[in-house]
Amino acid sequence: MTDRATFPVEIAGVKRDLRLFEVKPGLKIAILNILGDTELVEVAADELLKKLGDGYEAFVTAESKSIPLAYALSAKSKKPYIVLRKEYKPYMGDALQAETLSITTGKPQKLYLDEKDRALIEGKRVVIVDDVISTGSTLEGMRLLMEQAAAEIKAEAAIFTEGDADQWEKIVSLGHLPVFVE
Ligand SMILES: O=P(O)(O)OC[C@H]1O[C@H](OP(=O)(O)OP(=O)(O)O)[C@H](O)[C@@H]1O
Ligand SMILES: Nc1ncnc2[nH]cnc12
Repeated sequence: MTDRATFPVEIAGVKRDLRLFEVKPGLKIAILNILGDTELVEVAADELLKKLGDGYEAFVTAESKSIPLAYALSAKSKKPYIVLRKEYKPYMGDALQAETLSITTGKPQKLYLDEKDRALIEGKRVVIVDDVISTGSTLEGMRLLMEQAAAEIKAEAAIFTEGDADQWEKIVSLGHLPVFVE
């Protein structure tokens, strides 16, 4: 594997060295990829559930890297989770949509709320969850869809926030990642 600079993180004693990748000229971020990392997902879900307390009925996330986290939160809390999809498929029926522009992708992406999930969250209190909240664009897309779906956002959570820490004071998280500017 290519030798890269890393940034160390720790969640409840589980340590990882996140590899730095350039996402724009002169801007590197420490990539958290929880896909396949069961140990980290499990401790992150345990720690987030402790911080979230109670008073909500479902989790909502955007595909794809945060799906294992939403699953673990759901399995441990026995509350359902909903995945906002990035590509529309006919089986999603009368879906709602919003646009996002995440720091890692660098081009607009859509988020779709499947018609079956609209019915599940209408009038319900939900927790929006992501692996990392950076520019907040994905978060904003999820907020817009919750508004359109008439769901009440009880809390917003992420394993890590990133970038401007002051912006993310209200996010329930387990730490903060810096960005690396050259
Ligand atoms: O705050 P933002 O700047 O919007 O960035 C945060 C989003 O970026 C990443 O997703 P990504 O776009 O990499 O999609 P993926 O999980 O499908 O790879 C991450 O999983 C968040 O959803
Ligand atoms: N540091 C990061 N790791 C993974 N996905 C991200 N999306 C935004 N920042 C990210």
